[in-house]
Amino acid sequence: MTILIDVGNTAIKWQLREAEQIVCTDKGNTDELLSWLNSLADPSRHLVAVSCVRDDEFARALNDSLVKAGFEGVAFATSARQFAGVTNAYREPSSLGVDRWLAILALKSFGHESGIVVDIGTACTIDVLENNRHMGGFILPGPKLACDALVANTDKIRFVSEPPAALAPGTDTGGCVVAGAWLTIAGAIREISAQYPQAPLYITGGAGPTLSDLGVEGRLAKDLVFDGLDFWSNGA
Ligand SMILES: Nc1ncnc2c1ncn2[C@@H]1O[C@H](COP(=O)(O)OP(=O)(O)OP(=O)(O)O)[C@@H](O)[C@H]1O
Ligand SMILES: CC(C)(CO)[C@@H](O)C(=O)NCCC(=O)O
Ligand SMILES: [K+]
Repeated sequence: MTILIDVGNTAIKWQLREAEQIVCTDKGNTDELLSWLNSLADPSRHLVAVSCVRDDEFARALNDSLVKAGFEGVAFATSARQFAGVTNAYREPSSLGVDRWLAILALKSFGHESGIVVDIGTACTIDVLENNRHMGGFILPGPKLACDALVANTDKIRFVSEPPAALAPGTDTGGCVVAGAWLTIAGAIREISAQYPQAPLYITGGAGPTLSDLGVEGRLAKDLVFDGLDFWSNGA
């Protein structure tokens, strides 16, 4: 069986797959991941593939914990110049966030040679694949981060409870900030998809369902990073 681990900036997600079937999936912090890993019998028979966007120190510590827990085949995915016929737009391919690279590879694994990936979590990334070429992408603050940045850098942008996600004009401070954050993202997606009208657009990440509820059109994918990681770990 394959253990897939997606270390994001806020949460860690993990999944156990057997022959493409998801056996279990969960999210939490490092301790919760480690206690789940330690609950698995016979660790050496599992392959482990990791997508990690945190720093090298975190990755090293996670690798050490995995080895200590008895896992043998541990592989950390990296962004490469090319994989499975898909080329990376970055001049320095390894500096493209590995979660972005894996989400693009997920499209390839679904049989697409072109497409747009929106991954909305702590940050919101939008990446374009055209004829097996990653054309590059966009990094925006995620909705919560955008709101937090406004509060942190002003005196009077303050609200007690965060209003629900919306795209309509706000009528109080909180409503304006929240609508501004979501409209920035929804508008960017609309603008980019208008430039690539033929490309299927996928939405993934923790805030993906909210974006979809707001009427942003796209195929909602539960976790493209896992699909890409599974594809990557099978060597394409
Ligand atoms: N239902 C939701 N509606 C709005 N925002 C959400 C929702 N669920 C999660 N989020 C936001 O998404 C972020 C979490 O996203 P995700 O679950 O993809 O994890 P993450 O680790 O932050 O992702 P990343 O891989 O981008 O670091 C948090 O900032 C949270 O505020
Ligand atoms: C942009 C994030 C934070 C999104 O999770 C991640 O992909 C990352 O840390 N990327 C490195 C910078 C880059 O992609 O150019
Ligand atoms: K992610």
